[in-house]
Amino acid sequence: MLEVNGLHVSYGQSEVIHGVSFDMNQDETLAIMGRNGMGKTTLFKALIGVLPSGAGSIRLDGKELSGLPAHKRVAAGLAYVPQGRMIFPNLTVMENIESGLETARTRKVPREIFDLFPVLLDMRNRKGGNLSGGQQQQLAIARALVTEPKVLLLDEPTEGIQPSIIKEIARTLNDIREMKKIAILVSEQVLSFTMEIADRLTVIERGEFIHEESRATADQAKIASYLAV
Ligand SMILES: Nc1ncnc2c1ncn2[C@@H]1O[C@H](COP(=O)(O)OP(=O)(O)OP(=O)(O)O)[C@@H](O)[C@H]1O
Repeated sequence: MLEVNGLHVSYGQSEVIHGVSFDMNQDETLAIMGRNGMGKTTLFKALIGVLPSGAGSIRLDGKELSGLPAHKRVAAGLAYVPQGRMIFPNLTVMENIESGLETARTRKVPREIFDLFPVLLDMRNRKGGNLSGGQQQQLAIARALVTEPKVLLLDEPTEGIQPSIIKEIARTLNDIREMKKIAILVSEQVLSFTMEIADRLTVIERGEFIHEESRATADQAKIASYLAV
């Protein structure tokens, strides 16, 4: 359902993503693993449309998305949880979630959001900035989910999150997939996390995919060697 073909992304004259291709099925989780600076964030920004891409195509259920502005890609079914979460610290939890509704088909926060994240219901009147890192990550995921996406993109969701909470985020993503049957594309450096959620793991190095394995048969030592500095 998501098909990316020969995608190139540049900053000015400097090309950072050199013709990346991959496919995802509905209800599948794909992890893109790579060290700092290998191009994960650049790829995600180009997929959601906050950075323009050059040659190549991004198709969702056959519809070409490259060239469309970000809000049209969201309307088509992509949702994005950026690196660093980027929640609004001075808005309440509820206001943060509602900010995702601008491009949503409905005007009301779906009840199931609070089934997935009960802590956000308890904290709905608190300022986003007063939440812990893990709670802010839940909030950023909740905000993305209100648009009822077909594909959820998460850029390094475990960054700056303590290990016990990382396990919770893995559980949440597995619950989301179970409940919503959506595709989840995640960029990461933490292999133990992606081994809990991903069906396939692919390694990005200097803007190219260089290695792919399914979780069932993954050679973890090999993947870890690509992630070692
Ligand atoms: N605004 C920019 N202008 C020019 N080059 C950039 C810009 N942002 C990133 N780059 C370069 O693009 C390359 C890929 O960076 P990117 O942020 O996509 O990597 P990453 O894998 O997401 O790493 P990190 O985990 O550190 O964010 C790096 O060489 C980086 O220096």
